[in-house]
Amino acid sequence: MANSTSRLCALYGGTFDPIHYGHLKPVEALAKQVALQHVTIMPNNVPPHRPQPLANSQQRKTMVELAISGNSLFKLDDRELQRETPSYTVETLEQLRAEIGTEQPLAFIVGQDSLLSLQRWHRWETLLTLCHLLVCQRPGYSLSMKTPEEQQWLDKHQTTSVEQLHSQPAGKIFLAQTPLYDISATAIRQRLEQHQPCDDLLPPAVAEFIRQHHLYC
Ligand SMILES: Nc1ncnc2c1ncn2[C@@H]1O[C@H](COP(=O)(O)OP(=O)(O)OP(=O)(O)O)[C@@H](O)[C@H]1O
Ligand SMILES: O=C(O)c1ccc[n+]([C@@H]2O[C@H](COP(=O)([O-])O)[C@@H](O)[C@H]2O)c1
Repeated sequence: MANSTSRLCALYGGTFDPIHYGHLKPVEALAKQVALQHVTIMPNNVPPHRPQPLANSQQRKTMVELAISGNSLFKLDDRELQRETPSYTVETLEQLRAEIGTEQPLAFIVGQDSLLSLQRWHRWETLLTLCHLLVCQRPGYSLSMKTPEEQQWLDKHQTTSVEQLHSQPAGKIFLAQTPLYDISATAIRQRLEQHQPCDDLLPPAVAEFIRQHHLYC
């Protein structure tokens, strides 16, 4: 296991429209498995592969702040919210690398659904030169890639060694054993539109913010 001097930095990008327990709980378990001291949540401004979020950037940022308040595992990075262009992860990671150098171990956290579509991301081949991928399980999504070529790519990069994640700067994919949370922001937005309660799906302060600002209804 990595020890307390570990240097692995972990970023967790998303649209977070709104942030929910399906984002937070698996990542808390992942952090224990991989010995992450912090996870930096990074809301995007212009999600590359989906319609523009319903809540604006400031509202989504505030919901993240409310969700992680008092939880020392999580931090927030709003760099993507400063850009008006699509929030391509490869560009964000290149910007970060220019700041932290090439040697610092760096990971990007995704859910299993994101891993399955990763090869459609902008300049996806470059991603693993910049970071590791830490993957949380998500109910309803296959643990195998869609094509033999994609599976080969996964097999080539997959590691089960936490030590490797902490000692190498980038290049590995770690499939974590995380608890399954059958929650999506889409389902939450739909429930709120139908005036159904969602209080069991997201932190109370976020639920209260959504109520106060009449979001998603
Ligand atoms: N329930 C979940 N379990 C594991 N990972 C999740 C879960 N929900 C979201 N993620 C991951 O969190 C990251 C950000 O996801 P995102 O903000 O798009 O949430 P979402 O619930 O999938 O949203 P939407 O329903 O609007 O598409 C992605 O990498 C996604 O795979
Ligand atoms: O770079 C890309 O092409 C790309 C395509 C899809 C998603 N992403 C990033 O992946 C993260 C999760 O995205 P999403 O749409 O599931 O919220 C978020 O940080 C996005 O900016 C990045």
